[in-house]
Order: sequence, then structure tokens, then C-alpha cells
Amino acid sequence: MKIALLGYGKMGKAIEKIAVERGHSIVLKISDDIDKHNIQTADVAIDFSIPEAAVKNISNCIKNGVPVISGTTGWLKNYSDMVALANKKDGAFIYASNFSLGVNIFFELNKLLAKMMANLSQYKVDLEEIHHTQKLDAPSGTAITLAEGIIENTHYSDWSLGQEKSKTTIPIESKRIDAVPGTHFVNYTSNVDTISMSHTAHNREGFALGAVIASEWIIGKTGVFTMNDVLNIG
Ligand SMILES: NC(=O)C1=CN([C@@H]2O[C@H](COP(=O)(O)OP(=O)(O)OC[C@H]3O[C@@H](n4cnc5c(N)ncnc54)[C@H](OP(=O)(O)O)[C@@H]3O)[C@@H](O)[C@H]2O)C=CC1
Ligand SMILES: O=C(O)C1=N[C@H](C(=O)O)C[C@H](O)C1
Repeated sequence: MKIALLGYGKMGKAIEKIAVERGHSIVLKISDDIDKHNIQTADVAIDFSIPEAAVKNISNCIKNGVPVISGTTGWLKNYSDMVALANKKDGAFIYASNFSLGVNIFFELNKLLAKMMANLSQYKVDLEEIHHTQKLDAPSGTAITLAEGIIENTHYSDWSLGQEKSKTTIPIESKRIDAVPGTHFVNYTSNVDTISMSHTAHNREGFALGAVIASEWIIGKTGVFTMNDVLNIG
């Protein structure tokens, strides 16, 4: 498989290592305006860039008929536009806030726990995420997906960064510490106890492997998919 890397930072480099180990070749490493490059030389594009570049990168791939996997976070207000474009152009597109197998299992556990807690009004939920100090966006995309999983299954209707805003808003605390690859907590607290669930990434390999597996999976397919489709969970 010929892979274009859209973004050659920490994740681009981690993906290159795993892709090459799995027998793929990297034909493009793009860190600037995608319009300067011919994306059609690749079988698939993997975007781990910056929030401001993701929409243009994804659009360019879809318009050129190249399947695209995006892990970039912080651009999600435009997600429905990318879905519409992919459907209109018969493209192939996967976005995931987190490509690791462990976090995708954690997403399902989060929904299950939310269902169990839905009628227990003595508990309040809050989320916490910890990442390295170079991270550009807050809260993390993973924390937003966790909040969405709780909103789908409880009376909560929104999330907010920082302190609790109302009884229907899930507070998310974002911490930035040194080189932390990514840690997420889901806490349910009552007057007498706290139930906590956490996922801790030890390095970036899980994210990178998930993105390469998604790229292998999407070849030959048309449509908009999620990691639940790729991993056959959920
Ligand atoms: N979904 C998931 O599983 C994961 C998602 N992420 C997300 O992936 C993204 C990248 O993370 P990370 O690799 O740590 O960040 P880095 O800052 O290490 O890398 C981002 C890279 O994007 C480059 N870039 C800047 N402009 C463009 C452009 N127009 N097109 C393509 N690339 C560009 C930057 O180049 P330069 O430095 O020259 O400006 C930089 O090399 C973030 O949004 C992060 O949240 C991260 C880990 C896992
Ligand atoms: O920026 C990162 O590093 C990460 N970003 C993703 C996110 O925003 O959730 C995934 C992972 O936690 C690492």
C-alpha cells in the first residue's frame, strides 16, 4: 500500500515506523499546503496534522478519489461537511478521535457505565484528560467522544471545559503535563463514594497501529466509517 502522510510530526513519524514494518511504503510526507502535492500518487492518505489544516486535507483527498483516515482533533464542527462531501463524491473516509484498540474498548465501557448510572441521581459525572504540553486543542477529541457517549445514554445534554456549569453539563478538566501521551478519566461521584474508570496510553504506538489498520481496512471500500466498523466492536 502506498501511503501519504498528511502531517509528519509525532504521530506521522510513529505511523511511518509501523506502516513500514507492515510492508507499506510512504510516498508523500506533507507538512504544508496539500494543493502543492499530487495526492493521487497514494493509495490512501493518513491525516494527523493540525486543526486548521484537517478540513482542507480531507477535502482534497476525497475530491481526488483517495481514501482518507483522519486522526486530527479540534476541527469537529466541520465533520458533517466532510461526511456530506464523502457521500457526494463516493469517497472513503474515517475520522476517529482515538485510533487505539484500548480506547475504543474504553468508549464502549463508558457507554455501558453511563447506561447503568442513568437513573442514579446521587452521582455526578466529570471527565479529566491529561496530555503533553505541545497539544494544541482542549479538551481532547477523546474526552469529547467520552462526553458524547454519556450524553447519548443519560440526562446530560452538553459538556463544558472547566467547572460544572449546570446539572445537565458534563465538566471536562484538561491538564497539560510534560510528555504525557494521553490519559483519560471518567468519574461518577456521590456523597459517599467515587467510581472511576481510566485509560492510560504508555506511548503513541497504539494510536499509530490503529490508524494503519484502518488504512488497510478502507482500501476498496466506499463510504464514511468509524473505528467500530474497523474493529468490529460496539
Ligand atoms: N486520533 C488519534 O488517535 C490521535 C490523534 N492525535 C491528533 O493528531 C494531531 C497531530 O498530533 P501530533 O503528531 O502529536 O502533532 P505534531 O505537532 O507533532 O504534528 C503535526 C504536524 O502537522 C504539520 N502540519 C502543519 N501544517 C500542515 C498542513 N497544512 N498539512 C499537513 N501537515 C501540517 C506540522 O508541521 P510543522 O511542525 O512544520 O508546522 C507538524 O509536523 C493532533 O490533532 C492530535 O490531537 C494525536 C494522537 C492520536
Ligand atoms: O494530541 C494528542 O497527543 C492526542 N490527541 C488525541 C485526542 O485529542 O484525544 C488522542 C490522544 O489522546 C493523543
